[in-house]
Amino acid sequence: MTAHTIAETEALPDAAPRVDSEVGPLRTVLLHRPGNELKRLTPRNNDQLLFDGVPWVGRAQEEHDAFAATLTSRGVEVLLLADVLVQALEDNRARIAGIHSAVNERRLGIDLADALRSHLTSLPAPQLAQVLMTGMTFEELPAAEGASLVRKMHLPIDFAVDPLPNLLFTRDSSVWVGDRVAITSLALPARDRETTLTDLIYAYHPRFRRTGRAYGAHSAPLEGGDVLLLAPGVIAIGVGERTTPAGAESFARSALADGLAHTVLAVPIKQERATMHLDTVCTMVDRDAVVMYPAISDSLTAYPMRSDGDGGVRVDGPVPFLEAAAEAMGIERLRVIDTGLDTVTAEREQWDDGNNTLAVAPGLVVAYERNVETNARLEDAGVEVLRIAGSELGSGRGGPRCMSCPIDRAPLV
Ligand SMILES: NC(=O)NCCC[C@H](N)C(=O)O
Repeated sequence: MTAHTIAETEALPDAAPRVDSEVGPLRTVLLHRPGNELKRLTPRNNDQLLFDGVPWVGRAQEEHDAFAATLTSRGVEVLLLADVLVQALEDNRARIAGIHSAVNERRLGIDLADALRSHLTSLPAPQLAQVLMTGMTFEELPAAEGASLVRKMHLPIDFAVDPLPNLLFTRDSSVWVGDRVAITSLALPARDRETTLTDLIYAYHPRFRRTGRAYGAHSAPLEGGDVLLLAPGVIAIGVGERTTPAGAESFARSALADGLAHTVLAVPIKQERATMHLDTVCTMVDRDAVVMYPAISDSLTAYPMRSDGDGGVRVDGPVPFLEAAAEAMGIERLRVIDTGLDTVTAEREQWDDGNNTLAVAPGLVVAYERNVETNARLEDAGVEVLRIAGSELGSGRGGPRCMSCPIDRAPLV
């Protein structure tokens, strides 16, 4: 399903998009409909490619189409990454950047790298975009004259260009703060090349030409799933398996210097797969409310960072997260929706992304239907839940928030 045609997306409005909160009415979001890159997953490579199984691709696409339709039905404009990538690749500078990122001379050797480069250069934008997302095996490389040791010694199904199955999780490879976009720095090799695509999209797609950058070319690991915009000017950053202390500090330094935030809270989370990002344990569901994994709600801490008034950053704490967040947000209390679940149910639903909700507006969230207990408690607390199926989508370990990068939200009033 293509949510918008090329002509439609190119003719989109001029008003600068911006995102100042987690819950302001969602106007535009970037999703990635899972494609052929998921067909590259096998039991041999799924761990390395960060999936917990081998998804049924057709069903994953149906589930994703339903997710997109749920958002569209609420008036949200859905941009699909494959569409905007093709449009960006109409610019020759984007093509050069994309090809450069895909051709790995260390793996291919000089001759094969040259051959691949010239093959990719000859491809029209849609086919080039396919290779950039889906990768390429040695048997798919264009036929070549003469012998190549590299070609002969690799298995036909080895990857000459790695696939990017985690493109599905658009949350992680870019994040908007105010009217700027930050290209993140993904921690693990399986996801490293994703940001070369978001980088070229925001640099060369006509729609984003006037968008300024936050964070810049920093290399310390920072992933979008760790970044929560608690309120205008208040950012929480999870520090754990993916985002490092250096990534959080570097992001805070640039957000404070650029006036994008007055307070950045670095929040330690366990370095485990189940809690790979802050948004796997905590997401905002209303202006003043979060849904949070009960096992951590009393113990979560934060290191508040603020400008020291002299061009530097002052770091305080650690202090209890909920108190630090409320103080920075200027509210009396940050409500935690009490899911009241027993330990085992809570652990199961956390694993299945029960806490990973996407707010469409204050008090209105998209959530996986399978997390029956968490969703019921959210509704008891007055949060409307739009349920989506995710049995196949969830095999990559990400929920509605992970699968969405908000580009424009209306301000909170
Ligand atoms: N924000 C998120 O929690 N994103 C989910 C990313 C899942 C992906 N398979 C990963 O391991 O990076």
